[in-house]
Amino acid sequence: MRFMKSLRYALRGILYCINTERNMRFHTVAAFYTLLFSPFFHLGALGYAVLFLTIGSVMSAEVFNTVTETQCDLVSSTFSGGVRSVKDLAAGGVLLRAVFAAGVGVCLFAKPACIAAGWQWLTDRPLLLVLLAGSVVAAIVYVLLGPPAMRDRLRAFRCRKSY
Ligand SMILES: Nc1ncnc2c1ncn2[C@@H]1O[C@H](COP(=O)(O)OP(=O)(O)OP(=O)(O)O)[C@@H](O)[C@H]1O
Repeated sequence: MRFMKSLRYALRGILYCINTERNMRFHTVAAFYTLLFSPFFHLGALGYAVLFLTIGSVMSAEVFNTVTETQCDLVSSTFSGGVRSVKDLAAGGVLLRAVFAAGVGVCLFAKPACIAAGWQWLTDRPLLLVLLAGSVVAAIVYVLLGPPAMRDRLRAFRCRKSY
């Protein structure tokens, strides 16, 4: 029971980060598509281990960046040189991980033969290709607006339709 409670609090924290931080939403989408297409690249156990570590390290860095920003905003709502340094440092930490994650991505996925095979597999299945295009549009809306704004707009749209 205690464990379930702790798990709920932790999930609430991750959800808060997704709802409030556009960068976190971008990381979730990037991780989703990376894992979705990973079978085309025959990564093997070690490749997947590196991939999971990389995704986890970028996302947890974003969570800790949000922790830092929230703490700073609680401590000082006005301009402060100290707050600026602390926030810039936390953002720099995320940037470093994201840049090196891109390097890991190049090492794991820069395989022209696998990319060509994956593209061929998709173009042989036009319905899947259309679904993929639709999911990309939905993902862009999700990254830009976030779940709460999407929910509010959907509700407003439904209300308008019922009049
Ligand atoms: N109270 C403050 N005093 C001084 N500078 C600040 C303050 N708040 C924010 N800044 C500056 O603005 C930048 C952006 O801070 P903000 O809290 O808006 O984060 P954000 O836009 O959500 O950033 P991120 O994209 O890293 O999540 C900080 O890195 C810092 O340079």
